Amino acid sequence: MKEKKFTFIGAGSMTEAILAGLLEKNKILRQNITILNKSNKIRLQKLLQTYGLTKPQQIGEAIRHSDVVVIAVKPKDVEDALLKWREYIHEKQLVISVAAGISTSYIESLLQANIAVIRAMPNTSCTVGLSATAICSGKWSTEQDMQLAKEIFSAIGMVVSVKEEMMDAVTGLSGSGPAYFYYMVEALEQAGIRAGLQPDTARQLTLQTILGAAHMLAETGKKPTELRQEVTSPGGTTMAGLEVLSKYQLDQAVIEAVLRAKERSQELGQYF
Ligand SMILES: NC(=O)C1=CN([C@@H]2O[C@H](COP(=O)(O)OP(=O)(O)OC[C@H]3O[C@@H](n4cnc5c(N)ncnc54)[C@H](OP(=O)(O)O)[C@@H]3O)[C@@H](O)[C@H]2O)C=CC1
Ligand SMILES: O=C(O)[C@@H]1CCC=N1
Repeated sequence: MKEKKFTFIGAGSMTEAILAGLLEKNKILRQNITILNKSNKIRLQKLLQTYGLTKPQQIGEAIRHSDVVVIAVKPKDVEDALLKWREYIHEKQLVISVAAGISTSYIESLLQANIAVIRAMPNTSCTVGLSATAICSGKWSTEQDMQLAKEIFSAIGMVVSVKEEMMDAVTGLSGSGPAYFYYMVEALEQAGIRAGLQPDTARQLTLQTILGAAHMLAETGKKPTELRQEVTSPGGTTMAGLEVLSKYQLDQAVIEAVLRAKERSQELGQYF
């Protein structure tokens, strides 16, 4: 994989997350990376500068010589981007799309040739090598292509293969998932401050609490319910806090949020 040439179409958050993760893990060579966007020169320059990359003289030729083309533009921009660059994309390449809601068949139809397409749904934790990524195969992608996609995403987190009809559910859960936890952390920090702590102290305690809870889940083999019960002394503080969360139906809110995000992923893809 290390010798493979990559083009990223799109220079936004997701390209940066994947790129930062792959470079940090030394899985990709700077001279083998091309990044392009639509119009934001300042953003592109910043990205190139931050990661020590150069802009090719001929973008089309750089795409043509890539082994992997990653599509990381907003779902509504996939068509424009592919219509502009498809003449440089060919059957010896693998196209990986991370666009929410956009089917492999739609991308295949835009490419107008039997090109291997894999749809992936990572999350921004790629940046630190901890993404939860799901991938699914398109019509023309082979087992070898899936292996390459697995290799790429397992370098920056864990990977599962799913059927394409599951990709919207994955998007609602783990694609959007980091934001749910950040939202919770924002609320916990505010709560700590309201309770009288210094902002820095509230942030440190919150961060270590979420980190510790994640490690407990990953390393003890215990179920979340059991771990929750271990914290909750009868008549104690946790019980008092959880009663408030239950009164506000936090569990229902979370379920509704994931289902709505899944539905939104379906909506984003419905015209394509
Ligand atoms: N952010 C996330 O957590 C995740 C995002 N995704 C998916 O990744 C994709 C990208 O998201 P994200 O990185 O957040 O989006 P951003 O808005 O951060 O970036 C989008 C990029 O696409 C570029 N772009 C737009 N139109 C074109 C075009 N016609 N040709 C080339 N480049 C173009 C933009 O360039 P310019 O600025 O010049 O317009 C910009 O660099 C989305 O489809 C999203 O669903 C998937 C998983 C997680
Ligand atoms: O919010 C979005 O649409 C993208 C897809 C998953 C995470 N971010």
